[in-house]
Amino acid sequence: MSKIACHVLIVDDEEDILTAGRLLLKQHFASVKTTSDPYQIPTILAESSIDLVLLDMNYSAGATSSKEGLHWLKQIKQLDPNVTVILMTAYGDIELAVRALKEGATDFVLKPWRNDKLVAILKSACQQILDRAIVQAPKSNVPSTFHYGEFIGISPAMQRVYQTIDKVAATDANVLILGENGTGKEVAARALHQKSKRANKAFEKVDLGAISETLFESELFGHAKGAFTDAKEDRVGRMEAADGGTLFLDEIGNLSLALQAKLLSVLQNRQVIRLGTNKPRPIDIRLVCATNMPLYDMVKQGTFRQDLLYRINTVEIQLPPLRERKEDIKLLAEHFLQLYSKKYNREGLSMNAQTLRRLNAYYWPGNIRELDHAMERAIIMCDGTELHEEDFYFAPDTDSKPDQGNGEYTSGPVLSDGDHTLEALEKQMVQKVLVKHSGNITHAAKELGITRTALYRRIEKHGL
Ligand SMILES: Nc1ncnc2c1ncn2[C@@H]1O[C@H](COP(=O)(O)OP(=O)(O)OP(=O)(O)O)[C@@H](O)[C@H]1O
Repeated sequence: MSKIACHVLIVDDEEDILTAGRLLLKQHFASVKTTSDPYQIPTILAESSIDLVLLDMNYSAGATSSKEGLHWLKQIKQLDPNVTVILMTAYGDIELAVRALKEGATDFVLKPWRNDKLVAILKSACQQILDRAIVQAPKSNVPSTFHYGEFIGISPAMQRVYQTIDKVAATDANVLILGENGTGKEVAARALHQKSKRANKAFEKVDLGAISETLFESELFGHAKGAFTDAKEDRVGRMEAADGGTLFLDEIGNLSLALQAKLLSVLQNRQVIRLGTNKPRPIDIRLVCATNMPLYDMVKQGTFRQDLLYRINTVEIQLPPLRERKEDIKLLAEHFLQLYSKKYNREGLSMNAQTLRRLNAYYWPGNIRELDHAMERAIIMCDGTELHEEDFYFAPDTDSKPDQGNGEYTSGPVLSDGDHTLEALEKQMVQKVLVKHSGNITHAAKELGITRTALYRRIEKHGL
């Protein structure tokens, strides 16, 4: 029997259904893949050329609302509108199946299915795909990029982040975003705001790492004219400015204990008093905080207040480091390649497989921000039409270390063997911290425990 040139993916959390479906359909179609985990859908679509997805409507055991099926239908259509989706639904779900048809599904089959009926439905859908392919340009490969707001990434870890943002955006719950530098904490905070009912009100970002102790109160709570020497006029604080919208407190882990107490008191009372006044003003804000510091350890060490932590962490979002979601590196690199080749009039540039392998092997201590800068630099430095390894700057001693040949990478930056003079160690340490903070002098100086001027002196001394 000749097979139809159609590649099918079956998604269902029941292994029996997957096995039965695979055995039946592989007799009729070019290839049949299966997965019991719908979170794998984006990865499979990106890696294989799938034409048709046979998608179950219900996932968690006993669930019958079919909401998940609709969710994944939308995701598939967003990832690649050309992929045909056929839903599997239980008897009685017909109304929902009709809704799914409106949302872009091509057809549905009732479970338990009749083999001849299932094959007939899929064959008819595949024939439509093939007819379409003849009249249209050949079907492009599945899209190489997946956008969720400003985010790019298809890894299961990022899918979970998108799901959490979708779930909590509509609520007023306080959200704490954790993750290394450059992992996209601010992007996540903005996505939360944009998807919330506060989207048309202010999004106020305050970088707590950059505010001095003395300016904290006036910056956050505002002041009245004459409240202190430099207070030439009344000033609205950032909390009031965020009224009705979202207040994003970045680098909350950098706040001193004294300031933590002041912040906690305002959050508890939901009102601010401008410096130099005694009139409380109510504030209606949605609070989003972020940090790359280990807040839970800091609570144990007594450097972060537990009561403040519990006030800000109603929902937590952990952004994974780039090295733990290697499937996103290629997508992000291609995105930045497109962006910067346009910016520098170098359209047509490409990246060879070896360069991509090198990007995959690197530790990316500065995460996406570092990849962004690395791509921009490589595009500027590149002579020909292809980006090569030599066009990139990879900080020394920050490669991931292959683990006993299994291709996984385990350790982070290490100091090299060889020169162990204090001078050499200082140079390596300054270099390492600069890379970690993607060249941000303020942050690097803070981590090294020196002033910005002292850091500039060392950069010059070591020729960095
Ligand atoms: N998933 C992503 N897709 C595309 N761009 C991203 C993604 N995540 C982050 N970026 C980009 O990387 C850069 C760093 O992101 P962002 O400022 O949100 O990180 P961060 O975790 O807040 O960093 P820091 O801790 O240093 O403040 C930004 O230019 C942002 O647009």
